[in-house]
Amino acid sequence: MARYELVKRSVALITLTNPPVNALSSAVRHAMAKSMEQALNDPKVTAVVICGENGRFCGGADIREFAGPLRGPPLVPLLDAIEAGEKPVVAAIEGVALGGGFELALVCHYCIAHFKVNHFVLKIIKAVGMSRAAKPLSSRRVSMLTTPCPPDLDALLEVVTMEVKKKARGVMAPLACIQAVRAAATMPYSKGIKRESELMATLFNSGQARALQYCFFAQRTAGKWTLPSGAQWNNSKPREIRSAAIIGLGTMGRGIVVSLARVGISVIAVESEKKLLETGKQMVIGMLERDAKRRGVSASLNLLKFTLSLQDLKDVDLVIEAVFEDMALKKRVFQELSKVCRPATLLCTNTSGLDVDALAGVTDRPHLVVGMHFFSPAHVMKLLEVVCGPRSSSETIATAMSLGKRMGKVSVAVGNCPGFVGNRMLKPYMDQATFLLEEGATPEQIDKALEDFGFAMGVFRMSDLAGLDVGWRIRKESGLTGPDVDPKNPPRRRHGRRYCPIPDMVCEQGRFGQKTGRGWYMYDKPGGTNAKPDPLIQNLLEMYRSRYAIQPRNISDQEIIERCLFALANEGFRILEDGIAARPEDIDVIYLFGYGFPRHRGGPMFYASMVGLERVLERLEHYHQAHPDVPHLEPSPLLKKLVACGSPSVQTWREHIKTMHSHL
Ligand SMILES: CCCCCCCC(=O)CC(=O)SCCNC(=O)CCNC(=O)[C@H](O)C(C)(C)COP(=O)(O)OP(=O)(O)OC[C@H]1O[C@@H](n2cnc3c(N)ncnc32)[C@H](O)[C@@H]1OP(=O)(O)O
Ligand SMILES: NC(=O)C1=CN([C@@H]2O[C@H](COP(=O)(O)OP(=O)(O)OC[C@H]3O[C@@H](n4cnc5c(N)ncnc54)[C@H](O)[C@@H]3O)[C@@H](O)[C@H]2O)C=CC1
Repeated sequence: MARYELVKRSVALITLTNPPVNALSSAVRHAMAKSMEQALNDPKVTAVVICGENGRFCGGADIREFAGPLRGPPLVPLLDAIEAGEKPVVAAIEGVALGGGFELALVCHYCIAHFKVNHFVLKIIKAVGMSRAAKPLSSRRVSMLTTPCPPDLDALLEVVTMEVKKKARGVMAPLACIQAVRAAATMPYSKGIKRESELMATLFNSGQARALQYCFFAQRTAGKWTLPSGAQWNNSKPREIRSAAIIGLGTMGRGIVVSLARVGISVIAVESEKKLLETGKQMVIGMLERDAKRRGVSASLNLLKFTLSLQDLKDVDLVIEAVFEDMALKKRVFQELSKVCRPATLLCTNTSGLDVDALAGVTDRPHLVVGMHFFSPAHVMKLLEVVCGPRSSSETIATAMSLGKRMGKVSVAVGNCPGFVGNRMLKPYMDQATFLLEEGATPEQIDKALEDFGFAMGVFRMSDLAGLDVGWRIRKESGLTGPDVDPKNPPRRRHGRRYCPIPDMVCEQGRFGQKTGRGWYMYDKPGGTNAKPDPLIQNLLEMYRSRYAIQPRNISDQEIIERCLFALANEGFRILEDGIAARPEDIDVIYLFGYGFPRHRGGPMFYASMVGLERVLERLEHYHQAHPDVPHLEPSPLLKKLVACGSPSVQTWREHIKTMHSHL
């Protein structure tokens, strides 16, 4: 917990020993307090060095302990004792010093950063001794330092506050940080610290803190995938990937090439036509060069090869297909790859929702086929859904997960069903938004409610960014709109359930979103990003409502949030029931990293648990009664089961799902 050694009979060396990050657990604080007391009371000790082990100074408070009551000695009195002590204390910092670990370093009289400790203790002490001779210890105490207070402090903090409110909408912690800075600049040390403690206590007891702590562990849990076969992250060995190929250099393919090349994997990129290949090549090179410049490294252009021929792929370790979302085309590509690539090559698809197993079925190696579903822009977005087909081997899954990690992605293993996890849940969410339009809301009202909730973008602004034509094409192919629609369908119903044709009407006018300068909003020019409400959309909605004799009503923000987000979570419960996601944490991680769900709300499943499952159930029942032709609003059996079991905490839902069927 904390090792105490006397070096050269005069220096106390205190090493924090709490793997993996030397967090300040109650046991560590206890051992630290004892060690400091011993060092300060031992007349032989002339100086103290505090360090961490295994290349890390300290990762701060032990977050695992936050769930329970505070045990062990509090941190602040320990820090005060170090700071006020009569012997010089040196923080020898290797690796991270975060949160409470950073505070620990601050109260030490000297800090040495980026320093390998062991044999250097005496050198440190010598250096400290010299400066001690020049400067008495009192000048090294952080409480004695004065904080410079700029004359325009109020104006400065006002600007920062505005920026923070815009960027971190609804998040409490950054605003509390600004208040703590103000206190530090305007109050004496003791009062400033007191103010900081008050702010800390408010934050610590907030739902936002619980959500953020949950997100931290959920993200780390996602890497620990497990299959019903018993295969899991720690017993399945990934293959090493040295070379890869990408088929299709469109929006997604380009980003995937960049993600691979920048971690040192050689990539062959394939296009179908010379002109497209050349355009794709120039785009990739530009992206890689900009990325390398930003990171201060040289662009790994020598790893790239561009070709029109699949024959060039015979030796690669792994292929990722990113051609159009067209099953027949993808099957042709997979059949061809099966012939061309060596038998051990992994074949992956970036499909956003098609049946991965159907693709595996046309190859000579279904066990080596897996979905690698990136998010746009693929070189920026952190999420990767690894879609496990029923025949994907554990080695294949382990390889895709490990490759994702190597590319800096947060990878989540999910099962194979239309839309997988993320896009499957998006449908009921977006359906609710368009139903609300029919009933009287506007795109800007719905977006504002969602953005006030904390989403980076409301559903309509996000759709304009992604492009409205993609969904339109899928709806046409599924016979939901266009000439293939059965004329016997009533206008606002498909397959016996409610259907909103407004998105199709918007697309029929050539309004595909930002890229055409018009969508749910209007933009200054094609490609513009500044969304303005468009009177034409307002007219369209009014005409639509009068055509179908819909009396528009005032819709509250609360209804918007409940209908959109409870429908989203309800589909999450069905996904858990179906075994498409192994645990609620995985769903939340997908929504946090792939869909801009606000982190301080924890993700859709955690949010539902915070609202209270009984309340979610009651509201879904209410809305389903009002809209019986919307099956997504019917509460899922798992939600009902959890409520019947007394609404257990989200971390224990897995126990209640165990009996259900798993596709993972
Ligand atoms: C009313 C008053 C109440 C008392 C309040 C006290 C207030 C304070 O004292 C203020 C605080 O310190 S709050 C905590 C501040 N510290 C942090 O937020 C650091 C969080 N950790 C990191 O950033 C990275 O893990 C880090 C950069 C450290 C390492 O990143 P890596 O990518 O190398 O490794 P990870 O995979 O992230 O982590 C490895 C394993 O370590 C676990 N872990 C990390 N930080 C932890 C921490 N602070 N506490 C407990 N466990 C922690 C992490 O979960 C992972 O575990 P496994 O998945 O089991 O391997
Ligand atoms: N755009 C998005 O936001 C996302 C798309 N996806 C999926 O990624 C895949 C690709 O989507 P996008 O990049 O958006 O499409 P895109 O239309 O921008 O690019 C597809 C590219 O594939 C090329 N291509 C078509 N047939 C080919 C062949 N036989 N050989 C070589 N190249 C061929 C096309 O010329 C085109 O450049 C689709 O399955 C899509 O569902 C997945 C996640 C997000």
